[in-house]
Amino acid sequence: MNIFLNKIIKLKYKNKYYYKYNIKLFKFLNIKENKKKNIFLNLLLKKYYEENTILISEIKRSSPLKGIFNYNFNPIKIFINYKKNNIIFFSILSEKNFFLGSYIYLFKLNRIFNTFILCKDFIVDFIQIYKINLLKSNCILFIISIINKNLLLELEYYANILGLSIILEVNNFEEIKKIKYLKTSLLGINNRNLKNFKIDFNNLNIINNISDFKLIISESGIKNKIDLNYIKKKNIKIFLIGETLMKTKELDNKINNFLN
Ligand SMILES: O=P(O)(O)OC[C@@H](O)[C@@H](O)c1c[nH]c2ccccc12
Repeated sequence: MNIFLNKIIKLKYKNKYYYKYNIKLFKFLNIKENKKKNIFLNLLLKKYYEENTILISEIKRSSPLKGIFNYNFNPIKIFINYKKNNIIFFSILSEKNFFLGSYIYLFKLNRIFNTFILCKDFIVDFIQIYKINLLKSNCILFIISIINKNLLLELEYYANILGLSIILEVNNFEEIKKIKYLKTSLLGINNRNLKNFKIDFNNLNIINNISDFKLIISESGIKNKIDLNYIKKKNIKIFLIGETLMKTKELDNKINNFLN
């Protein structure tokens, strides 16, 4: 395992005070079932049948491998620019130690707009889900490689009660086996191997091993239309793109080019 993943997992699990007390905490916080269930997934499903290409555009300040993408980072501005280009689905990298993200962006954005945001953190604890829900994000992501089977079932259960949509992120066949018992139908295939950071679009071939219905998102490393078309040949229409959109000087053209 590479140093980055090792470090981040250690840190996350170290901060995982509450897990043992989840059930008590749950009662204590008096959490009610959320009536507006799964709005991120529901809209994504609707768009899936209407559109040829769907972008989930990421707001990402930095990455452990590439460093800072944007020194004048202004998440609200980026968000507005995405929105101007008819983007409906957003992802915000909130992890603070390695990606220099923050939950504050979420808070700010959700206060101003009522929108569809995936809050991307390295989730290993219910308390993170609870917090994301309070900040009114409507989607979370579970990185399957860092969560064990039992914990996954538990976290899925809590997220469902809160009405949050979930993306299960996998990178290889072993991880596909691990999600067999989960009911979540959104599956993100990360083209980037988080252990060695290599991008491989042929990773998507692991979807041939999935028997039940899953809505598939191709994540990471997508730079241009050639990449997008290559992935589309595998019958995929939903793309999660960060770095390329963060770095471009011509956002309108770039998005237009991806969508048309
Ligand atoms: O910036 P990119 O290569 O377009 O990738 C976006 C997104 O897929 C990536 O940020 C991501 C996907 N899954 C993750 C898990 C943790 C951290 C980051 C990620």
